[in-house]
Amino acid sequence: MACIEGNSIKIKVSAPGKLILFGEHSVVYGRTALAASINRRTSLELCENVENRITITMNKIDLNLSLNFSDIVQLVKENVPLMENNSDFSIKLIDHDSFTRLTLERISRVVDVSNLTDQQKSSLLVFVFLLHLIFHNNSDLLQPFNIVINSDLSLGAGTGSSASYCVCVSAALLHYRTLRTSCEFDKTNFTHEDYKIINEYAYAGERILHGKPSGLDNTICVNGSFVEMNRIGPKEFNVIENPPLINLILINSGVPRNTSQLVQKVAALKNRNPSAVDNILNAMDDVSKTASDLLKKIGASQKSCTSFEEDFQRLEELIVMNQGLLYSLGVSHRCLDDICMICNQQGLNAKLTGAGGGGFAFTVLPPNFDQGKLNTCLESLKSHGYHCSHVVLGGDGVCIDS
Ligand SMILES: Nc1ncnc2c1ncn2[C@@H]1O[C@H](COP(=O)(O)OP(=O)(O)OP(=O)(O)O)[C@@H](O)[C@H]1O
Ligand SMILES: C[C@@](O)(CCO)CC(=O)[O-]
Repeated sequence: MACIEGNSIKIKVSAPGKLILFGEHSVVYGRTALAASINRRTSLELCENVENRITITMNKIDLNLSLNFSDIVQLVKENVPLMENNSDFSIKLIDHDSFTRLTLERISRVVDVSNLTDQQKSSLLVFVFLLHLIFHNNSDLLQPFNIVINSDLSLGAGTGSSASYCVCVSAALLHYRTLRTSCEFDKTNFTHEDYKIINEYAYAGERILHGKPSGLDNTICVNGSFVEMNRIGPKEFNVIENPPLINLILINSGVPRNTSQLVQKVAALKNRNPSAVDNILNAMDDVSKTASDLLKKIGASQKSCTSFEEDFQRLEELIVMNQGLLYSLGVSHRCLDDICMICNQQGLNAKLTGAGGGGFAFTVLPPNFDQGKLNTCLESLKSHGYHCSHVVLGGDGVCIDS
């Protein structure tokens, strides 16, 4: 529930990161993917102030800005370019590329961007872009405020820090606008209708950071739980009922990489070898669909306490196949291959997650897995410089914390 201190609105929202179990990259081309939220979150606190300024603190990227409030109100009132022949204002009709360019120009009028890193500039651009869109027709509702953004997620490593960031900003600004218009101060949760709107705005933010993303990352960060996505299916995504309890270890290769460059790398490979790459993508689709059926079965059998060891073995087989297919698309990395090999030496199976090229891999622990072998595997990964951590899959999506 939002709180009011004096006459000032204060809200806090948070959104989880995500882990793609199957189908990264192929999902960009309309194939099936399976992902889950993880128990690491980004949070955003917004608190109105009386100082006539908007202050922005993004701790993960060392960004601290204090902007003149009237400059921002002026900026938000400026035109938003729409696609041809449309006069209605709606997020679906915005000419995204022109609006991104214009927003960048407008930002440089109110902030000295020459001192900012590219990363700070991109995150600020997303924030101002979303603020502009959300308050464009309601600029009189804006009041000076401070925002502070924190995150438990590693940036640029495959666990959806960018989507989690875009979801938080969209959710906080949309919720703030609602409070300024309808004073729903007793609202404690977002509705499914809110989820849909937050997702649309978050996707627009992700487009700035990622070019042409599939929308899987923001969808999972909004909805939480386990999500199966197939963009060309009748329904874009399904939240999986009876999600399985999976013991999963995240392994950080420590190799930095850039999601949009890796997506472009696959696009270039596909351009040069359309038929071969299509066959790889189709195989990935098959693997994801089979994995999705298996995960639903594992979830159900866990509940009824029947044996699921065999299903687990099949799941591991699919992990190995998916990693092989990603390797053939050129998005693995020497360190990711090394991680898979170290896990395999102890009877575990691993694959990269997210865009690849570095970042995280994961391995799942089969039921009753030998503790000694696990310890040996973790020691070996550590001695090669790979950091391991346990994550819980499938928690809450975006929510109002206070
Ligand atoms: N907490 C945050 N505060 C501000 N900006 C953030 C935050 N988290 C992410 N970002 C923005 O998102 C960018 C990271 O996006 P990128 O796609 O490279 O990584 P990722 O989302 O962690 O990986 P993947 O898309 O493979 O899951 C950062 O460079 C930054 O611009
Ligand atoms: C590589 C990719 O499939 C996942 C990035 O987390 C890109 C996307 O879905 O937009």
